[in-house]
Amino acid sequence: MARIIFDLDGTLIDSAPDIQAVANGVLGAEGHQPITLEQTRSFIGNGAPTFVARMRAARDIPDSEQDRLLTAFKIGYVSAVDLTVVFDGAVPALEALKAKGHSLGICTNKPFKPTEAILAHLDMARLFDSVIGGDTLPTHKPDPAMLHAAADALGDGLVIYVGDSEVDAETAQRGGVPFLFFTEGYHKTDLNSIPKTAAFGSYADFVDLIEKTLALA
Ligand SMILES: O=C(O)COP(=O)(O)O
Ligand SMILES: [Mg+2]
Repeated sequence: MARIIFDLDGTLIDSAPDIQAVANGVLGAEGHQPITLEQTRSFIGNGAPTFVARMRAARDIPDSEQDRLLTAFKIGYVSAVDLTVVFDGAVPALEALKAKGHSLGICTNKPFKPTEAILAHLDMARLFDSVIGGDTLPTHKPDPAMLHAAADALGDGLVIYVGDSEVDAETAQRGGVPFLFFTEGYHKTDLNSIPKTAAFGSYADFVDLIEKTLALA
């Protein structure tokens, strides 16, 4: 049986509208113009501190405001659940993999508290035996330490990482594990330039893709 570890934002859930709403709440309270959904998607992937730094850069807000705005952002983030949806077919695929005996984990740069909140809101916490957030360890992706921590908590078996971004591809590569790339998330560069074991654009055939990946490993 395998240990299948998932990124969260842009891989299992489309959370950009909630993250955009939190960001625009923070910006609006300071008298700044909002950011677009497209900007939001492009700022996600390296964790909340980097998201806030990118948000500030887009609105010419100085570095000296980073800590204060990050705190405001994190306060809003914990309850930002209403606009987030799960990608079609993801939950049935996860349930099928669990029923086959695979163990499932989360390795996300999203801070742990909002990760816990969104998994509970979507009734997905029951699917995962290990959840590592962007602030669980002293380092975060692309440092593969997070991936290893998520894997260690799942016991034995081949590790597969599933993600949607360049950061996830680098994490898997540095961690030495196969990488399945979900093409419908928040990647920034050309698909072909992202190192991967295989790519998929829908969860309809995801269980098959896992079986094929395991057969070849
Ligand atoms: O919070 C982020 O920047 C991204 O989160 P992810 O690692 O789940 O894509
Ligand atoms: Mg992601």
